[in-house]
Amino acid sequence: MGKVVVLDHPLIKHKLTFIRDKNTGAKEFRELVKEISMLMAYEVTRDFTLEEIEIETPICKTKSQIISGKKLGLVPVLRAGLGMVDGMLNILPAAKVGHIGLYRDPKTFKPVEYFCKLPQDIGERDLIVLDPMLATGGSATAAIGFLKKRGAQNIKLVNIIAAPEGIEKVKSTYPDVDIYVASIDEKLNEHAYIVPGLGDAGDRLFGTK
Ligand SMILES: O=P(O)(O)OC[C@H]1O[C@H](OP(=O)(O)OP(=O)(O)O)[C@H](O)[C@@H]1O
Ligand SMILES: O=c1cc[nH]c(=O)[nH]1
Ligand SMILES: [Mg+2]
Repeated sequence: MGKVVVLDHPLIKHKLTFIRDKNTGAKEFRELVKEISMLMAYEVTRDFTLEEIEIETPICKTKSQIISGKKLGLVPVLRAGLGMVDGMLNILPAAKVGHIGLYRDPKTFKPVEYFCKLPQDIGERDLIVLDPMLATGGSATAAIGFLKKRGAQNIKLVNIIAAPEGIEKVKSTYPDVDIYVASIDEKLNEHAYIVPGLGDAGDRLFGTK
């Protein structure tokens, strides 16, 4: 069974407050989403395995550890997921990046696909799906479904804010996927927006509202 990990570190909580605040402008919002993503990368990579190699310090030879050759893929869900890519790449610079374009139909709340470009060897990579918001879970399950159809086996989902409904949907549809979130909020409203949430993450990142 996949796990649900809530990253409640004080630094993350502090930065969350400011991305929730409606008076935070796009520049600061983007910087904070990037910083939160970097901090989340720390925990998302906790189960990475290490191997020992021999190196030489200026003083002597010694054994030391490095992360065993892991092929990684970051998969932002457009548009809002783009805001998390740079922060993750700062920590995981060798990862390849695939893009899945989805928008949520405002009436049905169902995800509509408009773009998909993934690394060719997607089936050999451990994948980290990025999207700041997990609301009904429609977009996340659609994105995970695309990846699985193309052979992906090891998928983690990273969201900054999640609604309980979205977590349940991902858990019940893909029980093997680990979910990492900075906050599980209270509920969805009648427009399927997360309460209290932060509004529309894509619009706030790109200034489209
Ligand atoms: O869990 P769900 O109910 O599917 O909602 C979450 C999705 O909604 C938002 O994207 P949106 O459709 O606003 O597209 P955008 O990123 O282009 O703004 C968000 O970034 C998720 O992808
Ligand atoms: O609260 C929400 C729900 C879906 N998408 C967002 O950007 N915010
Ligand atoms: Mg949006």
